[in-house]
Amino acid sequence: MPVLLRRRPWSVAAVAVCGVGAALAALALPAVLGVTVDRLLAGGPVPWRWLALCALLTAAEVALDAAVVWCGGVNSAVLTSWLRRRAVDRLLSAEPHRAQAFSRGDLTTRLTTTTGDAAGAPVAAAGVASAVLLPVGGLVGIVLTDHWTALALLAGVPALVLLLRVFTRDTAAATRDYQRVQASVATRLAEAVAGAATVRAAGTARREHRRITEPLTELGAHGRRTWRVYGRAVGLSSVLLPLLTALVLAVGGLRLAAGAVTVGELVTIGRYAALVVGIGAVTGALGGLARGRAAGERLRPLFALPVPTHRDAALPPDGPGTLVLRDVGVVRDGRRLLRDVNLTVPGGTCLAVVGRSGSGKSTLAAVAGRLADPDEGTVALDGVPLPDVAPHVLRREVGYAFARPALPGDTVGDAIAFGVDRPPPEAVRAAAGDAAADGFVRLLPHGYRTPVADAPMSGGERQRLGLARAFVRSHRLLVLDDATSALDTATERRVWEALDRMAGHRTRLVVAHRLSTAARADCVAWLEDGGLRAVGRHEELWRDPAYREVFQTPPTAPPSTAASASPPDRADHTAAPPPPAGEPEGPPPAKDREGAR
Ligand SMILES: Nc1ncnc2c1ncn2[C@@H]1O[C@H](COP(=O)(O)OP(=O)(O)OP(=O)(O)O)[C@@H](O)[C@H]1O
Repeated sequence: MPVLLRRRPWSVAAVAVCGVGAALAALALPAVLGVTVDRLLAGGPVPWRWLALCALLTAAEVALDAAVVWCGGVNSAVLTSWLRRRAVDRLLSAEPHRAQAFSRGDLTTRLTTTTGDAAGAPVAAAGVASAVLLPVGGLVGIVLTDHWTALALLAGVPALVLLLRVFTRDTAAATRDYQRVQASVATRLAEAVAGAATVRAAGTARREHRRITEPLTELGAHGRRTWRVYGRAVGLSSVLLPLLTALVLAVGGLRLAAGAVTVGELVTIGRYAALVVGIGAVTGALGGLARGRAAGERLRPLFALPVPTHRDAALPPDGPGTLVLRDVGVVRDGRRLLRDVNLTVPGGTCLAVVGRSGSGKSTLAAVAGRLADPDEGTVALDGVPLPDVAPHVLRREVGYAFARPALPGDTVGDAIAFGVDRPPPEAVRAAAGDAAADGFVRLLPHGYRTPVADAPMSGGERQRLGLARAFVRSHRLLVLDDATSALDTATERRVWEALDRMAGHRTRLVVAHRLSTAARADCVAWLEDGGLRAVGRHEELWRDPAYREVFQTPPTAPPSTAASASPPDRADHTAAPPPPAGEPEGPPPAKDREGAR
């Protein structure tokens, strides 16, 4: 909350000042009203000045209350929007794997209702001052008017304070639990929508429906608990408050009969008593504050996401795109995903990263272009450590394509152009051509101007758009993380032809499970359990049955020939330069069922 208060101090101060002003007007009114009544009862000329003062105070209270509502509403809306923008910035600036720790549904709840509740906290806090001023001022007013009636009122104050304390504590707990369960419903719903095809294929729609709605019982319990807290407060106050008012008026009436107070003073006492016992404003403000604090707690993990720091170095202008990983290690949740990776990819060459599922290929691809930082070791591009490179330079010089690309932007053309700068339309079309996407995009109703939402696409077509986006800029390093997995063999070959045309001037790091990819690359990095088992040309590695098993091809040689497999070592593995023209040595292409050259 201090951050929010610092964000719009004047606006929050205006709410507090207007609130206090309205409370002061409300506190002055009973005294002025009392004098006016006494003057009217005394006969004589009509006390116009006092009547005018009553009208003025009433108008001031109404106007200032309206200002509180308007100013408070604007303040909360602006702070909500600021909080949401900041939370989204934080999420998108953090390493993707950290942001992915939050489920979509949970994030949706945190970024919508939770931010709204948190943003309301400063206004609620500003409102507490004026809400408390009314009963305290009312009590002081009664003390100043008549001590005995004040003593009668004071007898009930401890009960009022206890009521407020219990209300604040219970509201905070109930709100926190309600928000937590609400997020879990949203999470389950988002999962089911994302996996609708799986749910349908598995015939588990009914079970899924039960799973999504299961927390509703608990949600309902917390909702009822919140209403019980409010109900108890209202119930107790509706008994306590009239009793207290009646007590004060009874004592005041006795004091009037004894001639100790005037009729006007009794009116004043009655109005002040109403202010003292009218704790609705206090409970409302405290409730808002409690909700805001609970929401602030839920937002804390989002704002605690670490954001990688950058320096502002450039890359050498004519650098070939040499990628060097030194002693790279990655540990997540206490698990070692990469260890002692030493690898040099010469500029302009193509490195295939292969290995069994879960061996760490995507993790290696992520650290290669600084989507994630390694926990140990360094990664450098053309001699410059990646954390030193300015973010816009890094994103211009390193391109990525993924297995399941997101397609942001209004149109298909926008989705391809998406990036740090806007490439010209002819570059977009050329990149789409290289990614074998131009053909199907042209067949869309409005070609490249077709809205993405109006262009139903297969997994392979989406992948081709993702590849086009990676091809559209002249990155010196291109990382394809399983980005051709959904392409048919012929289409994949066309994409590879484009990748081959980049040889010598763009470095390519290609994560793949296909034999054809390994066979086409200049060099292969074979990962096993997060470590480099071997680095070499596919033809050399092929002699190792364990390597062949990575592609689930049965061994074709007796186990004794496996001696050529490199043991895990700490040596620097340098990817071999591109092979000379002609047929590579090694396994016969016939073994490659997927069309290796
Ligand atoms: N954020 C994370 N926290 C903990 N473990 C993780 C995290 N991300 C990935 N892993 C684990 O790290 C291992 C390597 O993951 P990675 O995605 O790099 O493998 P991969 O070789 O690309 O697998 P695949 O071929 O199936 O895509 C996996 O076992 C995965 O479960």
